[in-house]
Amino acid sequence: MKIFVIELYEDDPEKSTGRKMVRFGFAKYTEKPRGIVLNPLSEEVISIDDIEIVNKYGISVIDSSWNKSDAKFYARFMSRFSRRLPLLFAGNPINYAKPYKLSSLEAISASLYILNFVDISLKLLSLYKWGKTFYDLNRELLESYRGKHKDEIIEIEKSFFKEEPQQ
Ligand SMILES: C[S@@+](CC[C@H](N)C(=O)[O-])C[C@H]1O[C@@H](n2cnc3c(N)ncnc32)[C@H](O)[C@@H]1O
Repeated sequence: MKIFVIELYEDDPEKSTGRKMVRFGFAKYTEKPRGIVLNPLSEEVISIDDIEIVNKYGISVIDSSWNKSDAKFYARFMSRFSRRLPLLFAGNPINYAKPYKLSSLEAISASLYILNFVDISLKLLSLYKWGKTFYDLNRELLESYRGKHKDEIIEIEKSFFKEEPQQ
């Protein structure tokens, strides 16, 4: 599994989950984006349809600070290989329970889960105590997205937001 971290050196090095993935041998640094690039502003959602690209070229995360990552910043990384994650909630203490605002490690772990690489996804989460919190918060969603095509994932996401009918 080729996991790449585009490291922007913007956050406290002790707290960067991207750097930790590299330190523990799960990922390598890269200067240029490789394979599928996780970009929260992409219009396209990651799905099993991306498996061939990930197997061949890998997956990259942009390890920047959320405070400095605005639309202009993410536009620099936009390409036909950019993908967003479907609805998931952060389990890390900094953005706990916020939708879509995941740490680098959560973003990679969730992507691998969706692509059916469950073992490595869970191994990554085990690097942090809050990894279990992320999994517990998102277990059902992750399981529902796992191995699904893009249009199916969009439907699952939409159904989450549909209002319950009035009694
Ligand atoms: C903004 S950085 C913050 C990293 C944080 N400082 C850390 O140590 O983990 C998080 C990165 O994870 C990926 N990511 C997070 N949430 C995402 C989402 N909803 N869709 C796509 N990528 C996402 C993006 O590459 C994003 O730049």
